[in-house]
This record gives sequence, structure tokens and C-alpha cells, in this order.
Amino acid sequence: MNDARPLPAKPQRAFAAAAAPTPAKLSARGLDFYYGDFHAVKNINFDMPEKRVTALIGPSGCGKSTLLRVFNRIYALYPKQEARGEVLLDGENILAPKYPMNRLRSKVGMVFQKPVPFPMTIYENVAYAIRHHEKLSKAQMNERVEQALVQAALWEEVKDKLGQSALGLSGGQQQRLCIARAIALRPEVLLLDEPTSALDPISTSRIEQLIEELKRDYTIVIVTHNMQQAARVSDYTAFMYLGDMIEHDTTETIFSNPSKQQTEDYITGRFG
Ligand SMILES: Nc1ncnc2c1ncn2[C@@H]1O[C@H](COP(=O)(O)OP(=O)(O)OP(=O)(O)O)[C@@H](O)[C@H]1O
Repeated sequence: MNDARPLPAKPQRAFAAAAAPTPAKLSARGLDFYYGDFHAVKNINFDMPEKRVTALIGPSGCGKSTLLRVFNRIYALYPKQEARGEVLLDGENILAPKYPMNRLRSKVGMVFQKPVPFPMTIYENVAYAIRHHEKLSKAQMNERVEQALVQAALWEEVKDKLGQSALGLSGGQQQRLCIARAIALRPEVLLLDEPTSALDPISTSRIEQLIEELKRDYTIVIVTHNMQQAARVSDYTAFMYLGDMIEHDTTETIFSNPSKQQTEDYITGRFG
């Protein structure tokens, strides 16, 4: 939890991107989440701007991953988990029962903390996901697989061994393969749940560079425990505590001039 402390005096990037606001791609409106009787996420209201990176930070158990799981409705696979309120994607409520699941799956991709490639070839890992959604010729499929691997900054490392098992890749390569798998479906939103927590510093830095590149095309929401990472990669940051969203603002404001004492205490390492 405290791996990232102490916080650098100044985050190591200029926060220029956030200065130009873009329309909200994803918004939470009066969003509550329950695990049975437990009220895990409470009355969340905020916007995630298009083609920007929003980081969710806060101490362990504050509801960051829960919130991310609501954004692609993955919680609905589990009994006794319930979301109330609205999550608007391009203005449409994805929590409405009539919102088609296949549309949600094609618009919102998710990458988890631990890379879990399918036990198949590198090529098939990417092609498998595409085949579920689209019928493509062999040539079209080859092109799509290549594009996704190029975008995930993995192509150069794997182009000569696409037929080998994905399980032979390093942890960092496996995580980039999982990102390739998610972007192969051409989603509009990418949800990243602590995507570098299992990776070494070099792989972490590659994924961070990749996030910087991907935000040209995607709206990204990232959960991270690493404060420097939030400062480096995100344009907007939301600080959560015990299921409440305490503060949400540009990353620059959150890290240099937060309005709430709790936020300041957290980012300066006084608790959490
Ligand atoms: N399946 C579950 N059943 C019951 N309670 C759960 C379940 N999953 C999470 N919780 C509880 O919901 C709250 C929020 O958990 P969540 O995993 O979203 O927190 P988090 O901020 O992502 O934590 P971490 O940083 O440790 O991953 C916690 O109190 C947690 O114990």
C-alpha cells in the first residue's frame, strides 16, 4: 500500500492535457453499490472526460475496484451484488436492463491487475476475442491482430513468434498482450485495474508510456495504488475513502492544491 511513498514534491509531468476539457464520455450519477447489505460505494457523481485518463486513488478497500467493475457491469455475473443510480456512456445508462450487453462489451474493455493470457498462442489470444464479436477473413484477422499488437507496443517483440504459447511471455509482455486483447475489439473506454502492480519498473514504465499513447484514441479509467503513477499518467484524479468520493479534480489540482484535508493527508502519506 505504501510502496509509492513519499510523494514527489512535484509530479514529473506537465499537466497540459487536462487544461483542454473534453466532453464527458462516462458519468456516474447518484451511483450506489451493495455487496448484499454492505454499502460499498456511496452516491458517486462525477464525469470522466473523453480521451483523457482518469485515475481512481484511495486506501485499500475504499471502493476503487468496485466502481470500475460497475462501469462494465461485470458485477452482474455475481449474486447479491447490486448497483443503483446511473452510469452514462455517451449519455445512455448502461445499468438499465435494456442496455445491450454486447454493446457494452464492445464499447468498454477491461484489463485486470494480474495478466491472465488464455493458454493458447499469442496470435490466438488476440484473434479469439475478435472472433466472438466479428466475422473476418483470414487476411482481415491478420491485420487486426497486428494492429492491436502494434498499438499495445508488443508487435516488435512477438512478430516472429505469434504461433508460440502466450504463457511463455514475460509478465510485462503478458500484460501488454491483455491490453492488445482488449483494444482489438476497438472499445471506446478502457478500464485498467492496477495494471502494473504485478510488474517490474521497466515493464511498468512501458505500460505508462502506452497509456499516454492510448489516450489519443480511448477514454481511460485507471485504478492505482501508486501515487506517482496517478500523477504521471492521469489528467483527472478521483480520491475515494470508505466508499465516498471525497474529491475529484484535475490531477494537478489534486496533487498540488487539494481542497479537502483528507485528500491532502492521503497524498502526502499521512494515512492509508
Ligand atoms: N465480493 C465481495 N463481497 C463483499 N464485500 C466485498 C466484496 N468485494 C469487495 N468487498 C468490500 O467492498 C469494499 C470495497 O472493495 P474494493 O475492492 O472495491 O476496494 P479497493 O479500493 O479496490 O481496494 P484495494 O485497493 O485493496 O484493491 C471493501 O470493504 C471490500 O471488503
